[in-house]
This record gives sequence, structure tokens and C-alpha cells, in this order.
Amino acid sequence: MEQLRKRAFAHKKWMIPLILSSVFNGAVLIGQAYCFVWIVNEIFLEKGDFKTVLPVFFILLGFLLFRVVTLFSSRRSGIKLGTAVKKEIRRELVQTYADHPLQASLSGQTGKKTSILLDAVDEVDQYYSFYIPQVIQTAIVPVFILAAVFSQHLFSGLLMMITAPFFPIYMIVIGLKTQKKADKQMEKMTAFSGHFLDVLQGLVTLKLMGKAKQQKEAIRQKSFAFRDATMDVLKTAFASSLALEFIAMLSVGLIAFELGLQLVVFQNVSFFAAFFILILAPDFYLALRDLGSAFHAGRGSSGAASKISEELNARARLQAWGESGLLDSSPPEIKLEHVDFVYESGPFSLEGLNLTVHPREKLAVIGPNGSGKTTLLRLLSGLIEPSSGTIHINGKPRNSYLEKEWFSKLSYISQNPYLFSGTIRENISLGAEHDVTESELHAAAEKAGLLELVQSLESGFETEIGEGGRGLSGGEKQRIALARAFIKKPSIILFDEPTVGLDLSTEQILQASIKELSRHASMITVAHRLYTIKEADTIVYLDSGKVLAAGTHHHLLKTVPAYRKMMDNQKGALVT
Ligand SMILES: Nc1ncnc2c1ncn2[C@@H]1O[C@H](COP(=O)(O)OP(=O)(O)OP(=O)(O)O)[C@@H](O)[C@H]1O
Repeated sequence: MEQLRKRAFAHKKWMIPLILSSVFNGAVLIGQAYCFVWIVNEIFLEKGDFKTVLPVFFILLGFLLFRVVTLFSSRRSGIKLGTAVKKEIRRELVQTYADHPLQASLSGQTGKKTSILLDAVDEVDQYYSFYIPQVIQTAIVPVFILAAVFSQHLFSGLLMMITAPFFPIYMIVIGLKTQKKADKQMEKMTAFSGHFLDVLQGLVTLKLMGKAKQQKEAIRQKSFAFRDATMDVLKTAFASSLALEFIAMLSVGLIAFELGLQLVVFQNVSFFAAFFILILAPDFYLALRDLGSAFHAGRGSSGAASKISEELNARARLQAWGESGLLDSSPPEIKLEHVDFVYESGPFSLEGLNLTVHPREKLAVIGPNGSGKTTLLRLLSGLIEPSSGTIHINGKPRNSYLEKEWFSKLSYISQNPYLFSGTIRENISLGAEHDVTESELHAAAEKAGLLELVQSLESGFETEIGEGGRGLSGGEKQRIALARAFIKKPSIILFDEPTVGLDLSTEQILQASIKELSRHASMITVAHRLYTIKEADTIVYLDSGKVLAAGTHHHLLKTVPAYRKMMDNQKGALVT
């Protein structure tokens, strides 16, 4: 709740109208009651004629109209406040995911993230559009009413002051009881959404494993758990609304009883004052009672808020970037000094990496499965930050450069490049800093060995691919990534070579493309092919996160028995 409140006060633009409209509402309420009582008193007790009450009647109408305006303004400011905060939270969440792209995509369920970004943020809306305006109303309007009542009759004012605390006390007790329930409801909702999307994405695998029915049942159970948690919260909300209604009714009854006694038995209050207080009393308790129902909405939001802050705080280790440009387009020198890296969620670590990639060097990274080759590529790319040690680019720490500058010099061709939902043209042009011309697009597709495929398609470059479009094979996806690199003309290429056997023509295209790209760039490859390994200027042999050896093919063959053994074992299986 504290965090939600802080965000509200940061938006003064909407908080000030909220406070002002509550102040006007309080004042108008008193004026409206006064006029109404005056008219009744004038007509029934003073036997005044229609003409005398007519001006006051118009003033009453004016007050009524003004009240509508203040209530509208309060509601509108609340909604605007909610919209502004939701926008701010969504921007922060998206920014956090963008600042930590790798951690965001590797940790946690995608469905859970989607649910937090959409549902949990929507849930927060209630706090701002409903709870905050009500808290302000309740803090201001009853004070006006109390002042008016005290001005007429001390005892009634005291009675109101004594009965008023029942409402907050009751709400605190209920609030403590419902906090856990609201958190549980949010927990169940994100679990349900996360599981649902997970199952949807893995439906084919589940079908092949014969587990589709079992998962259907799991989704059913999760949706029931969410339903039960929601019903639990609603049950408490309804029961406490009823109880608050009852307390309000009893309190108004008490005031009416007291006024009746004062008016008829003790005769120490005028009809005007008694009627005036009686008209104001329900509004006094209404403001307190409404806070009760708003309180439940606010409680629901606090569960959502803690989910959001968990997500925002989970990725606190931020890669910091500086202001320097990388000067020219020639490949820079990359130097790793005493670099260590540990995954937050796992025991694996890269340790004590000392490595220099010279401009235009061809570096091959090899090693057994799980030795950290991909992790090293991610470190070199700047997707993850070293836990300790430094990465220098042209003699300066990498994070002293502009983030945009660094990534504009780099292409990372992973084993399974991501295809965005869009046309082939859009997917290839991704990352280009200028409008890609038709001839550039053709040239890039040709060099990447894509042109034949594109020309065989009815819509050519305009064919929709990715989610919601045509699927592509693994080899074709890598060719899209290669075409992206031809357009981008990077000076550093990070390439995760495919492990699966490719057909001869794809293999040749890949080799030719990489050769062409590496003419103007430093090339760091997680290599599986003997050809790539032999061609490399330097081979880095990783084992269990440490550099076992580094050097040329011949040097390693002579000096590293493990390397020689690996070559002997793989010679038959790899393309030479
Ligand atoms: N996001 C992650 N969180 C925790 N541990 C991870 C994460 N990603 C990878 N790892 C672990 O880090 C280790 C190295 O993984 P990495 O992918 O770098 O190895 P690799 O040498 O590229 O393997 P392969 O040859 O099988 O592709 C593995 O033990 C893996 O389980």
C-alpha cells in the first residue's frame, strides 16, 4: 500500500483536483442541506409564501448542479490518476525487461510476465480510481459536516465523533484478515495465466508425450483454485459491506433518537437545527461507509502491487552504459580481464577469463556440452554483465560506451534466431538504421541464400512469417539472421554454429556467407565444424567454465591431449 500511495502523490496534477473537488463537495453538501432545511422551515413553520422561498430554491438548484460537477471532477481525476500510474508502471516493467533482455527471457514463465504486465497492472487501477478518491472524500467531507453539526448542536456533534471511529476500527480488523486472501487471489491468478500460456506453447510436445489430457486437468484445477480464491475475497467484501451498512444505519438511528428526545422531551434544540443535523447525518456515515467498500478494492490492488514490485526488483543488477561513441566502423579490440560470471539462478560459473579478440580475428570457442560456450558469447555480446572483472573495447571499459553504439556494431546469430510476427522484409530489415532499399534487400537475401526461397513464395518478401504467419525451418531462420547481418554490416559477429547436420547446399551457403561477413568483422564462433575450427586464428577450449587452452589448431593438437582426443572422436562426425 505504501508504494501505491507514493506513486499517487507523485502525480500532483491529478491529486490536487481530487482534493479540491472533495473540499467543494463538502462545502456544497452543507449549503445544499441548509437551503433545503430553510425552505421546509419557511414554508411549514414560518408560513412563508412561494415568492420568499423562490430565490433560495434556485440557490439549492445551483448547489445540486455544482455537486454533480464536483463529483464528476473527483471521479474523472481518479480515473486519470489510475491511467497515469498504470502507464508509468507498464513503462517501468517494459523498461526492466528491455534492460535485462536475457534474464527476462530466461527466468520466470512468459505467461506470468504477461499476466503481471496486463492483469496485475489493471488490478492496481482500483486503488487510484476508487480507493484514493474515496479516502480523500472521507478525510474532508465528514470534517465539514462535523463543523456544521457542532455549530448547531454540541451533543449531536459529540455523538457523531464517538460513533465515527467504529468504521475505521472495523476496516482495520477486516483489512488484516483479508490481506492474505487478496495476496492469495493474485498468486492464483498469475499461476493460472502462467501455466495456461506455458501449456499452450508446449501443446505439441505434450500431445507427443501423451500428456495433453493430464494438462487439461491441471489447468482445470488451477482455474478452480483461482475461482475459489476470488470467491473467498468477494465473500468477505460482501459480508463486511453489509456489516458497515448496519453500523451506519444504527448510528443514524442513534442520532435521530437523540434529536427526537432533545426536540420533543427536553425542548433544547430548534426544529431547524434538528432537521439540518438529521439531513447531514446520513451523508456523514455514507462517506465513512463508502471508504469500507473502497478499502476492499484497495486491498485487492495491494496484492497486485507486491507482484509488480517483485518483478521490478528481481532484475536489479543493471548493465550500465556510458556516453562514448565507438568512433569508426572498423572492428574494435575486445579484451576480457579476470572475468567471472555466475547465473543468479544456477550453480554454473565462468571463471577467470582472460582473452583478447583482435580486430578481424576469427575466434572459435569449443568445449563439451554445458562448458559455457553460449554463456561466453552472451558475455561478449553485452547481453549479460560480468559478475567481476572487466571487458575493454579499444582499451576502454565496454560500459563506458553508448549502448546503442555498441549494439549497432554487433550481430549475434544464435542457433534459433527469433522471427517476429511480420513479413520477411520486416524481419530482415530489423536492426537497420536506415530505410532498406529494394536492391539492398535482394543483395542481402541472395548472399544469405534466401533469394530462391523468397522467389518461390507467392508474396515474396511480403510473406508473413513468425507467429501468426508461415513457419520456417531452423536453417532458413539462420539464413534470415544472416540476411539481417548483411544489411546491418556489423564489425563484430557472434555466431552459434548449428549443431545439427545441414544439407550440403545449406552448408556451402552458410560457409560462404560467414566468410563474406568476416571479411570486415571480428568473428567469434561457437564452433562445431572441423572446417570452422581449423580456419580460426585462435581456438579457445572451454571446460567447466574455465579456459583449458587457447591457440591455433596445430598448437592445440601438439600441446593439449584433450583437444587431440576431441578432434579424433569428432573427425568422422563433422564436416571437414
Ligand atoms: N539462464 C540460466 N540460468 C542458470 N544456468 C544457466 C542458464 N543458462 C545456462 N545455464 C547453465 O550454464 C551452463 C553453461 O551453459 P551454456 O549454454 O553456456 O553451455 P554450452 O557450452 O553452450 O552448452 P551446449 O554445447 O550444450 O550448447 C550449463 O550448465 C547451463 O545449465
